[in-house]
Amino acid sequence: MAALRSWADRAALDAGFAAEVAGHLAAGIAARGAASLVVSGGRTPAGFLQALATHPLDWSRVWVTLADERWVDADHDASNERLLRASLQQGPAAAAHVVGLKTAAASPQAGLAEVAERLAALPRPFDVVVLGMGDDGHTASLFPDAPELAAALASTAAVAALTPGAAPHARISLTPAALLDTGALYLHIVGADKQAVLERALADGPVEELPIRFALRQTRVPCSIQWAP
Ligand SMILES: O=C1O[C@H](COP(=O)(O)O)[C@@H](O)[C@H](O)[C@H]1O
Repeated sequence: MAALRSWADRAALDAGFAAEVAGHLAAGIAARGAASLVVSGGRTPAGFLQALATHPLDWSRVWVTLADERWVDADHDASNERLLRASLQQGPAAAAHVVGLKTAAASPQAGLAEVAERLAALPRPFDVVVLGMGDDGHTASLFPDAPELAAALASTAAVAALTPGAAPHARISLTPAALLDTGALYLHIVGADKQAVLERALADGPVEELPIRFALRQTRVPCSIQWAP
């Protein structure tokens, strides 16, 4: 169950999508006094997060975490938390509570219990989950070539540890069980290459081949795809 919204360009997507997400967060604050947002890392979301930070919310009531993390420290160039803090925690949005997924544990596997505990602090269901997608069809850190993929897809736990074959860094990822526990679900992608991957993902084939299919095929929460060239 997925609907596609095509924007004229990336700047229009970042601004329009941020306004829509800010609306969900404002509604969450109004309804239960707090709101929760799960965002993705990688190259795609920086402009969207910067646009979101300009919205005049009561950011002290907003909890933000990541769909996944590379097992690197929060000041590492590859850290998704680093991107999140640099892009979103600006101006009034500096008051947002960022819940990182990297711990001092030696591996994602060893960090699972602590991360699950951290995530328990966020209002659930989440108000908004924003997924990204890689050119191999992975989303969050659910990589097609990770040996732990099938178990992570089927898990009832909130987080899983994965070791992608080709992509760098061991990973920790929210599972579909957690990612779908949300009032609003988005897939944020840009460019012709990702459009082509999306078309493949919307066609028949196993979820394990293109893991983003778990989000496109489920019927628990509508998935809105935000795309720009
Ligand atoms: O490794 C990751 O990749 C995906 C896609 O990233 P992008 O650079 O192609 O936008 C991202 O959604 C995920 O959070 C990240 O850890």
